[in-house]
Amino acid sequence: MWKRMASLSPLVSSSKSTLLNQAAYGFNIRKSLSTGISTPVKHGTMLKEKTPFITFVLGGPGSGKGTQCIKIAQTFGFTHLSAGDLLRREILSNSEYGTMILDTIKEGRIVPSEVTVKLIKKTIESSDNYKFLIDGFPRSEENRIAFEHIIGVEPNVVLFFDCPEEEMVKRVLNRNEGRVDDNIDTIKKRLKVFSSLNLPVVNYYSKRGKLHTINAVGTVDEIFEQVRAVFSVCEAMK
Ligand SMILES: Nc1ncnc2c1ncn2[C@@H]1O[C@H](COP(=O)(O)OP(=O)(O)OP(=O)(O)O)[C@@H](O)[C@H]1O
Ligand SMILES: Nc1ccn([C@@H]2O[C@H](COP(=O)(O)O)[C@@H](O)[C@H]2O)c(=O)n1
Ligand SMILES: [Mg+2]
Repeated sequence: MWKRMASLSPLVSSSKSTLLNQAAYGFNIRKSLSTGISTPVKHGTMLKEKTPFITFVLGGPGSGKGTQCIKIAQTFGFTHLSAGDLLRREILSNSEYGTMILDTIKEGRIVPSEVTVKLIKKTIESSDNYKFLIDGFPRSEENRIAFEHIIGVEPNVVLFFDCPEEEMVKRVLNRNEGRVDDNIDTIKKRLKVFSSLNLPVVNYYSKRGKLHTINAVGTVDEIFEQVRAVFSVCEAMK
């Protein structure tokens, strides 16, 4: 929490980042960020001592990735990194990439992998945890390959929240967090990107036997029971 509030402080002093931030979030900045990194981040050496346990969390817009990640992190002690939240935070931080990221998110397109992977790497390196849930990543084959090259590891588990388009659209339009991409035009674009760029990644991990498909229709608790079953059998995490 300390780190999260600290990262918001440039908002107060920079009119550029304030404008970008307002454009990205509307009036609900802190609420949107609440699905960000759920474990306090400290400088640590855990990664050097213990092999990281990486879970990629995939699914279309509004399929419930963030909602379930919060529960997984609480129940199984993961650090939750949402790629989308890292990018939105980058917009707030007066980064040289802020405008580009905002425009890309508004259009529902994918930010260049190097930018996203560097943000993920920085967060992993600054954590003393070794179990990471990487939510909304990889969104494309380019994302996946960049992660393998830059981070140098493959995921242990890949979750895929499988949800009908109609349900995803309904959830996103009801989300009410002031996100700049929660409107029908951007959702349509995001759904196209999901089919053309995200699904090949889902298929890739399916072929490699790493994919766990979760039926994302039902109550949050019903869906979490399916997720729990996946992690309960992961002896390596204990
Ligand atoms: N099982 C569920 N039933 C009904 N609503 C849900 C369910 N799970 C999540 N939601 C709601 O749907 C909306 C989208 O959920 P969430 O933000 O977790 O999706 P997401 O996959 O992270 O989406 P995005 O990719 O756009 O970030 C939220 O308002 C959330 O409260
Ligand atoms: N790997 C990623 C993840 C996200 N984006 C961009 O952020 C938008 C919002 O992502 P959510 O996971 O919070 O829905 C997404 O539509 C992309 O524009 C990305 O580029 N790469
Ligand atoms: Mg999300």
